[in-house]
Amino acid sequence: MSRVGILALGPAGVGKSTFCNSMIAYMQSIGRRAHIVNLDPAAEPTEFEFTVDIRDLISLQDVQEELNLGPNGALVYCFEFLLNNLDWLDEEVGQYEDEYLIFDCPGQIELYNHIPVLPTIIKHLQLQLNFSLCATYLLEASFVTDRSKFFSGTLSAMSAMILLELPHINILSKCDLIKDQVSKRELKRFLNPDPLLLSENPTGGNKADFISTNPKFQRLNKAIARLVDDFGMVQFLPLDCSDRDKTDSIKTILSHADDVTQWAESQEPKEPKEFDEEELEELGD
Ligand SMILES: Nc1nc2c(ncn2[C@@H]2O[C@H](COP(=O)(O)OP(=O)(O)OP(=O)(O)O)[C@@H](O)[C@H]2O)c(=O)[nH]1
Repeated sequence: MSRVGILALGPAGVGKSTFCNSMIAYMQSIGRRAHIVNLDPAAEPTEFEFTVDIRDLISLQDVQEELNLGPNGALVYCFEFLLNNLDWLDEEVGQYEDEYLIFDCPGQIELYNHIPVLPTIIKHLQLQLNFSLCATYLLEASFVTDRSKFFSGTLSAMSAMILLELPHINILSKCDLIKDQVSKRELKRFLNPDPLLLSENPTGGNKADFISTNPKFQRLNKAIARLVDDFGMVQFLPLDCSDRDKTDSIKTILSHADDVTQWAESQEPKEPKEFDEEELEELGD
């Protein structure tokens, strides 16, 4: 193994830092050397210390105070500053050979969807520092068991996938919050769904569901469902970080990350793995 990095991406509060901590705890328990690289200039302290921390270069609070900028403007400034000082990143992460680095990224998804900040950093890590990278994109399970939210979340994941051009693992976080049997059954369908479920008529007739909207939207939704299906990316892995002893979901995600980073290294395309049926069954119980 050379340098391997996993990026934790997704909207604010979805559980990225908790996921990074659970990954580190698990990796350490199996004897892998792994570290967290914090790329969020507004990060709060977490359980595991950051080995590399963008706040040693620049912090959101300093920028806001000194330049009198709002939080979003300050965040963009911080990343532009990082891009102008990539030698700092080289020095900080360059020394980690044969180790896993987990990059905890900010929750402002415009940084990877609209502004080419993360794509530039990723190219730098790959080309200058010889990193084999994969992206994990987290969406909260309780939000996406609703069809329209699932659609919207899948498209945001897809947008990150297209822009970052990395092997990509989609994750439904906080699965422990899905408690009742009906929601668990729904979740099962959304982990490895037939995209056409997005255009079927849901039982229960939720008024907020897109199916009850204008027929033009239904046609649009069906077209997008087909597009999503063609990309073959409508597959999510479940994640539960509520209890450190429950390592099954972390193990599965790490095994996928291992697969795809090796794929990235060898440049040989691999068929996407089918989701483990046993795990689906367990979730439904
Ligand atoms: N029940 C439950 N709560 C979780 C889980 N993962 C994270 N949380 C909680 O969700 C909240 C947000 O988690 P974070 O890890 O800070 O989320 P984040 O995506 O890093 O947040 P930002 O950095 O602000 O974008 C915290 O209160 C966590 O304790 C989980 O698997 N289950």
